[in-house]
Amino acid sequence: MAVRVGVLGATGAVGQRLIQLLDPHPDFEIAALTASGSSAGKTYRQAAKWRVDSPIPDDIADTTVTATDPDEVPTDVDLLFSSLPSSVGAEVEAPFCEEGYVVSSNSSNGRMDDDIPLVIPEVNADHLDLLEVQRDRRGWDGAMVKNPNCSTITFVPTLAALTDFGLEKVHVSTLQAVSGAGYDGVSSMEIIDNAIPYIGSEEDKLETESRKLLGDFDGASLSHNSMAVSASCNRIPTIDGHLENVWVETQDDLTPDEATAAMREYPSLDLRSSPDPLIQVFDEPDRPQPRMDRTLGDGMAIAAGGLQESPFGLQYNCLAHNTIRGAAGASVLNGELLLEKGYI
Ligand SMILES: NC(=O)C1=CN([C@@H]2O[C@H](COP(=O)(O)OP(=O)(O)OC[C@H]3O[C@@H](n4cnc5c(N)ncnc54)[C@H](OP(=O)(O)O)[C@@H]3O)[C@@H](O)[C@H]2O)C=CC1
Ligand SMILES: N[C@@H](CC(=O)OP(=O)(O)O)C(=O)O
Repeated sequence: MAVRVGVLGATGAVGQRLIQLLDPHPDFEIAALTASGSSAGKTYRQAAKWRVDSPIPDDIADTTVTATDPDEVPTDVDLLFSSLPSSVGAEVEAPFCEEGYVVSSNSSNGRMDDDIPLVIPEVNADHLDLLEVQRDRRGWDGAMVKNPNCSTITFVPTLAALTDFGLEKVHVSTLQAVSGAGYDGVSSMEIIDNAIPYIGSEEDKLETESRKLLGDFDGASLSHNSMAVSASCNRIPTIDGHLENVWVETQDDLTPDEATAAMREYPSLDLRSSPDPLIQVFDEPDRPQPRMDRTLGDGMAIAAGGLQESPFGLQYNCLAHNTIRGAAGASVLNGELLLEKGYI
């Protein structure tokens, strides 16, 4: 029987992607949609400015949106996908967990808390068991798992494939699509014919979240990876798909051929939304490209290419769909992992 789920922030850009992914999902059945007070009481069709590339599912269009409040969500809903602005998430996600809901959240609040698992299932599924520590410490019947920032998700799987060589220093420079800032995030006058070398708080997220994701969980606490990470983040006028240039210095010698093999052989998981292969490495020197490669693996694959030696270690490019693998798809995948591991 399908698990009854809700979407918090269902009318937003990521909320719409969540609905697009969850509506046909055989393991989940959408049973609650929440948004702000100004949307509460309206049908979803009235409340949401639908902008994703498939029609609003009929049953969803006629569903009444409620306020984002535990009292408004049916108690037989077991799992909530949250795509709220982080300031709102910081206020309302914990009360849902106190009331017994399990929350798979895409919002950045709490990602670095030491009892909140930050998970990319193919990279660190074992960190999910931090939920036992979380429940002991917070006294929650529910639980909270987070997925990382979209740019973090793009390069961390490629690093995970290289950990056996001893990661020491990582430099990453991003070219991020405008959808990452939300529909009204960057004006057309700002971004057309332009590139903006600043995205608020983004560099810090890549530098800290990557070390948490590649850290070790010993069953009681999590230690962060000791590699040094330096990030530079840029907004460019693509719609979807974050492209990143990466330089990696390792303890052991690492040739481009060895790195290519390690990425190609890096295992995926047997979860419904996990692509196989997880990392697709191109031989063509001009790939990956956002427009051509962002939908690989239904938007869930990581594309890599341009592997070469450099004075700063191994150099390569990688790419992922920022609102699917980097946001909504990442939360859904964490939901599938929660289900597989028996947390719901
Ligand atoms: N856009 C992207 O590609 C990515 C976004 N994210 C993160 O995901 C989250 C959502 O982003 P995005 O979908 O772009 O944001 P949007 O602004 O498009 O959507 C925000 C959603 O939250 C609801 N909301 C806003 N204020 C409140 C409130 N006070 N109480 C309850 N609900 C509220 C909105 O409802 P209403 O319609 O009623 O206002 C809407 O449903 C953010 O944390 C963002 O940083 C992460 C990765 C990528
Ligand atoms: N800041 C990201 C999107 C985002 O909202 O990230 P986060 O989930 O860390 O808030 C971008 O602009 O592409």
